[in-house]
Amino acid sequence: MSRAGRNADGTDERVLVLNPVSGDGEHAPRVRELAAAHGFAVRETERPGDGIELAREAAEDGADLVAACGGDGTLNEVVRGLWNADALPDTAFAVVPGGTGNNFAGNVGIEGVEHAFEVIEAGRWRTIDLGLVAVDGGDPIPFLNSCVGGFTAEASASTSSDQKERYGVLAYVFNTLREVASFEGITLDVTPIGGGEGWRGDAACVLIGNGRRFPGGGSEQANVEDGRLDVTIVEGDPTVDLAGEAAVHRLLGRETGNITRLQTAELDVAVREDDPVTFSLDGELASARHLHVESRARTLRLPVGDAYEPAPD
Ligand SMILES: Nc1ncnc2c1ncn2[C@@H]1O[C@H](COP(=O)(O)OP(=O)(O)OP(=O)(O)O)[C@@H](O)[C@H]1O
Repeated sequence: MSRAGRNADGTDERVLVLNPVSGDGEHAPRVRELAAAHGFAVRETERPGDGIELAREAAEDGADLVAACGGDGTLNEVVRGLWNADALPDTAFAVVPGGTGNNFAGNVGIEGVEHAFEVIEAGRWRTIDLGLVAVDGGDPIPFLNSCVGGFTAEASASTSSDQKERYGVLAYVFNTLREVASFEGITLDVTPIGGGEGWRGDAACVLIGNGRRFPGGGSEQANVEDGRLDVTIVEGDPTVDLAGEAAVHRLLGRETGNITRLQTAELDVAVREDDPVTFSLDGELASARHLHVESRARTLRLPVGDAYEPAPD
């Protein structure tokens, strides 16, 4: 990088896309300072969707490194922009945590704002898998952490930030299961592509993790360099009392018979219901009747902290 942080034609080599209102918003002044000190041009989002366009423009203008500062929603938008510009893996990505839960930042060993810039300058560089999901036959959309389906939008809206912080995406599951008196589940067909047994039945939810693994399987950080997704199907058994978090922990724990786990590079999820089901991609909601999900191996190049394990237990 030249000292001025610019390419020869005057465009920026390092761009940071900042969501100034994510989390409690208090990160923004410090991030602006650190970004300037580390040679980043800062582009601030003003509304949902801006992160996609700002990242796409930065990559198309020749940036080598596009960092995202915000929560998982902002990270997701920036990666979407890089994907839309067809810039991956050549344009590198970096994470500066500025959200409530910062799940993905934790998964790649980034502990805070200062640490994020230290890691950008002196961390290990890895190239990790990217999740892609095509909703109802549309274009593939990237996700970093997870694609989770089966709960209702109302449940998500009532999820507190404290719960999000403690449980990440599982908070949505807790809330849904706590609020429903009798849970009937959604009828799903889950079909791994390229081998392996499929699953059909009534599910409470299906959790598809790229960077994130769900409880019961060792570390919460998944192996994000193996080209495979971790799929957890939680059966919607109406005889099981799902009220309360302890019940959900039991349900997601290793001892239960209500869980099916599989690993696959690619799968189809079809909803056998009249109405579409709500899905969350890295925490942002969409509704769908059909999902095609895949892991695009070794697609996102980023600096990681010491706590990041390429192959966790
Ligand atoms: N300036 C803005 N004003 C309002 N919304 C914004 C703005 N910039 C981005 N957004 C939207 O805010 C959404 C949520 O942000 P994000 O997930 O990054 O933070 P968060 O919800 O506070 O954190 P976490 O996901 O860790 O709980 C993003 O999906 C994005 O579309």
